[in-house]
Amino acid sequence: MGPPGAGKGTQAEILSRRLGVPHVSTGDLFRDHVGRRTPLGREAARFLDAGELVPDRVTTDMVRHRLEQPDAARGFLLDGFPRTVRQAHALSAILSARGEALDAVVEFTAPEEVLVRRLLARGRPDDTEDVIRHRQRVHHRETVPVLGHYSGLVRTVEAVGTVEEITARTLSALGLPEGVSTR
Ligand SMILES: Nc1ncnc2c1ncn2[C@@H]1O[C@H](COP(=O)(O)OP(=O)(O)O)[C@@H](O)[C@H]1O
Repeated sequence: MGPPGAGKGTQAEILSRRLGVPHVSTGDLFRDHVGRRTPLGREAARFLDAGELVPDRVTTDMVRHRLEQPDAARGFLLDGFPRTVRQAHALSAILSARGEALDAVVEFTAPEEVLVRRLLARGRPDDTEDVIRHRQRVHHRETVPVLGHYSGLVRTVEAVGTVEEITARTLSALGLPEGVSTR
């Protein structure tokens, strides 16, 4: 978890390779649907462009379907989900139906000016300054309360510095040795 620009996706890619589980990013899934002009993509596009969250039911159904894929049978790394308390409750229901529970939640933190600078440099269509600022506000309003849902599981990692430094901090926060690969 973490605000836009904290580097969730970058770290999730590295960790999913190290852990040998798929990286499930709701942002990437939505962008794929938008790019393929699927019915879901056409519905989600205006939310992405505005930096608004796609409605919970649409998002949760998409995640539920993704986690039913065979590659997610042994585990997965969720990036950008849950982003609301309602999504967190839906995820609990999905996991308990599978007889599973989350192992850990990583919260990436960084000063807002660092986040804004990174997103402006990233240059995605939804990375314009006003949409970036709006997404930060959406994060504080909708997603920060989700952390309370996972209070015992949350490891907070300062997402400032090089990618490698942040990865090392994250592995340490998760109690995983450096360079671990469980493929
Ligand atoms: N869990 C979610 N619930 C609703 N909308 C989402 C969710 N995850 C991603 N999105 C949509 O996709 C956009 C991009 O998400 P993401 O790639 O995680 O970017 P960032 O973390 O930089 O905001 C969000 O602004 C939102 O419109």
